[in-house]
Amino acid sequence: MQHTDIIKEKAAPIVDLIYNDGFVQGLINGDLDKEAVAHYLRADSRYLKSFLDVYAILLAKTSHLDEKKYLLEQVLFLMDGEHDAHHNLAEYIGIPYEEIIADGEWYPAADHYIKHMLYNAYAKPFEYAIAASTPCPWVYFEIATRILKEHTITDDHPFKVWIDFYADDMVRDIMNSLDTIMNKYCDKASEKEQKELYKNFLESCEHERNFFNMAYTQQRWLVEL
Ligand SMILES: Cc1ncc(CO)c(N)n1
Repeated sequence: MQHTDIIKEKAAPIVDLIYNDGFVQGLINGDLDKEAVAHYLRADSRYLKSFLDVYAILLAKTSHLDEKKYLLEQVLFLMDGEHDAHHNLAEYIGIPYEEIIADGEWYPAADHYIKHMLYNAYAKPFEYAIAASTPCPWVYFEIATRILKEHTITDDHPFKVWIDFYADDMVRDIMNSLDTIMNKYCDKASEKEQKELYKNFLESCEHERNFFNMAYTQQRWLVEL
């Protein structure tokens, strides 16, 4: 069994929790609170910009040209800010996207997730931030494909575009590239390092859950300046 298969098996219960939490259930039912969706967009537009920064840091940390090529492709993809998915949510709210995301900050759960990735990118070997960033496409692909498996999402469903975006083969390709990199490093890692890489992946899966719940509860810092 590949390391990424083992890790994903361990992470499956977390994905199950995410799927059954309020935000994803609201996506499925098409009845998410518009303020929760706006909160998600304010946080996620900033998260994607930081995710791009993580990949930009990693670009200089690897000497392998195939890894540089993958990271460069992802930086360009992330510059588009997952446009179609985000604008689908803005359409549901009925306010222009740029207006929704103009204000906002790294709300607590987003802050923790972003700093988990940035810390590993700055302070740890290349593969540590790869392990922390692999759940990003994987969790969304798992959630979106499971929604399509378990529900009929009709053309008039308010979140069809969002669901289709993350269920797309393009996301599967991103994951396959990340898995190849992850497995390469896990194969040559010591047992101690392997455990740390697994931990980074699993922590990011929990950060994904906390991120959705942060949006659903409109989590903010107690003191805002
Ligand atoms: C927090 C988060 N995780 C994953 C994705 C998918 O790219 C996203 N847009 N936002």
